[in-house]
Amino acid sequence: MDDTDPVEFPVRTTGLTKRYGEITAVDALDLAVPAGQVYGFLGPNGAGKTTTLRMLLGLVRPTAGTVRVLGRPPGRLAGVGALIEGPAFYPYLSGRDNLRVLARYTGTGRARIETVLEMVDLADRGADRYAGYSLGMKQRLGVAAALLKNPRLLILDEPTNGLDPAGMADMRALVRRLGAGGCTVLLSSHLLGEVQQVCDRVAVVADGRLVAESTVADLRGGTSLRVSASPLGRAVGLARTLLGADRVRVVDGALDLTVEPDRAAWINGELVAAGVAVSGLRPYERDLEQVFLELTKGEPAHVG
Ligand SMILES: Nc1ncnc2c1ncn2[C@@H]1O[C@H](COP(=O)(O)OP(=O)(O)OP(=O)(O)O)[C@@H](O)[C@H]1O
Repeated sequence: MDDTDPVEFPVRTTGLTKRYGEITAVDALDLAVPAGQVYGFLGPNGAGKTTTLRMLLGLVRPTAGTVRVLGRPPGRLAGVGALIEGPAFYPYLSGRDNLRVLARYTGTGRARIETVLEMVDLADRGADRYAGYSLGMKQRLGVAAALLKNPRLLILDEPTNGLDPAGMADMRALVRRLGAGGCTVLLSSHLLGEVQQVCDRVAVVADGRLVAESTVADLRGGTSLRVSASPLGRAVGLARTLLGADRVRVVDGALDLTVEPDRAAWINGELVAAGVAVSGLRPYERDLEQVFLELTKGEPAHVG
């Protein structure tokens, strides 16, 4: 695949860097967001997510590096919708009238307003005042506004921030629907559980740097085998010979082997034949939160 092709990769950054005095908020970031996916941009608070998204939208000027959004330099926003920081609406106007005000600026027809209200599940509350909306409804109206121009790329900065569990679930469902409809969605979050539930791929950032980029399943690293064996030293040596050193770790006094679970009987047979007593052997799924903690070096992770 050609990752410079704007059709296949609507967002592409190379060496993207932003410094604020001594602080390097974003550090030589290379991103390629594939078309038609819900792409998670995951990292702890202060990792540089908002700064990156603001650079994509032309709101912050990079110190170094390049940005291409739909093949163009940032700031040319045709085809791009965004919800970054809280949406600004008139409190005493209805949701629908707020969208009408915005539609006037963008030359969007009335029919589209009804379509986006439907899309964000606010059609039956469109006549109500914005001030009376729940936080979740306000956020969804923000997404509706971002969808007015029927964008090919939607950029959402922490769309579930501050929402209660029901509001979060509604927003996740909305993002999934948008992804299923073919829109490319780039979504930032510090909530691992959220990204895990809605995203196809994920980029993990810490201290402004990209520390991982993969599918959620690959990030987890598949399953491994946990083997309780004695004497442990001999078991480790044999396992290394059989599998290679990089597939063998010792965790909590047990062997942690990176192998498919269906090799369990073979491993067991080899260990026993070599005089190692095996007292336990079970498949073990790596905890994504643990992976996130390792990648971001101990920053607290939240499973939302
Ligand atoms: N305008 C600014 N001036 C100075 N420093 C800034 C500015 N904007 C961001 N920073 C710093 O850059 C770093 C990255 O901030 P950024 O807001 O991009 O992170 P984030 O991952 O979006 O975190 P959060 O989820 O808390 O918003 C932080 O150390 C922040 O203090």
